[in-house]
Amino acid sequence: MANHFRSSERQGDEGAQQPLDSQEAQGSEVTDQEQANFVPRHSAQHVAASPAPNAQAEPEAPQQEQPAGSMTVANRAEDEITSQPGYTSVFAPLNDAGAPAVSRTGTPTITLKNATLIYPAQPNKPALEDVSLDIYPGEFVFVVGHSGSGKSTFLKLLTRELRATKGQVIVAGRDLTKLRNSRVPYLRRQIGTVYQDFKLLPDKTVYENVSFALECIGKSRAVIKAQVPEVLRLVGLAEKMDNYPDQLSGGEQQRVSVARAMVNRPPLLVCDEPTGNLDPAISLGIMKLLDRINRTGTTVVMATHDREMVDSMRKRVIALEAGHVVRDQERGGYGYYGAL
Ligand SMILES: Nc1ncnc2c1ncn2[C@@H]1O[C@H](COP(=O)(O)OP(=O)(O)OP(=O)(O)O)[C@@H](O)[C@H]1O
Repeated sequence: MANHFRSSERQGDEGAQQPLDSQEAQGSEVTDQEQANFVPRHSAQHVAASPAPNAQAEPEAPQQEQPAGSMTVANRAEDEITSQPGYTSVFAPLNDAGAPAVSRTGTPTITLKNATLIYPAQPNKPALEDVSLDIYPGEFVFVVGHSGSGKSTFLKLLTRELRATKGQVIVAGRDLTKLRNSRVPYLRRQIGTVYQDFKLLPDKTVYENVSFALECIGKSRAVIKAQVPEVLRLVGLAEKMDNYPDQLSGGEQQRVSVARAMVNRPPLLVCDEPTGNLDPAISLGIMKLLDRINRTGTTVVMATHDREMVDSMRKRVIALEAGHVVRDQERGGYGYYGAL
């Protein structure tokens, strides 16, 4: 069954509810200019103005993000650090107006056109088949469905862990089916990822786990020194930056992984079951954090089985069934998709 859910065709509130890179495509490098198009529009220097949340408390979603213009400089030393080239406050709104950019005009962050993914081990059963959809800058999208319906496969197409067998996957204007393998690291710099199993480096402290993400993309020590404590304050872990992952609770470890995913302010966050291993109260803290990040303009795409969370947040819901989109709903609920 073909699925063609353009944004204009999505259901409203009342609605029902490779294989790893096998070929090196030509002519699809991400140029510096193209990369510049992909980085946050609000890329000038910013200084954290929001009050840091209590270090031990679960971070609270603020009612409203501070407009960039209201930010203040704490002191001269901090000013020197934060005015370094390449410094971007994690509190800085990605969109110019400081409001969520969910108008769904302009270029989508993500477009799938008749995308199909067939694993070699299951040649007669596509994990995703003929999926077409658009996700616009600033959207928060839940991807739901039974176990095995294709959620993780969908997310892996976005990060180019998998290359679509047929059709197109376009992320920030780049056709990932043609993107050279050598350019994939540049794509990944623009996508924060959060997984159910955290994927923290066990022999690095909380601080080092987060700073490593910035070191890998060549940020200066001064920028790292400014940005890492800031993001750790945001996730409520300022007091634990010298701890190792095995000295943290599951919720704390996931907050480190969220901090790592967002520390360089990627315009897109891809989350695969980020609360899957956490109890409900801790999950709520993580979701508030992700919601807060989304309010600054970051596009969030999240696969989840968390019915309660999806029902309470009333975001866009894309439901998959056997590799097909069976529902694409504004401010939707979880629907009848259980964790089977
Ligand atoms: N590496 C692989 N090789 C062959 N088949 C695979 C592979 N990975 C996933 N599949 C199959 O592809 C289909 C979709 O799997 P996927 O992991 O995307 O589902 P999911 O919705 O994320 O499931 P879950 O909720 O359990 O994580 C399933 O039928 C699965 O068995």
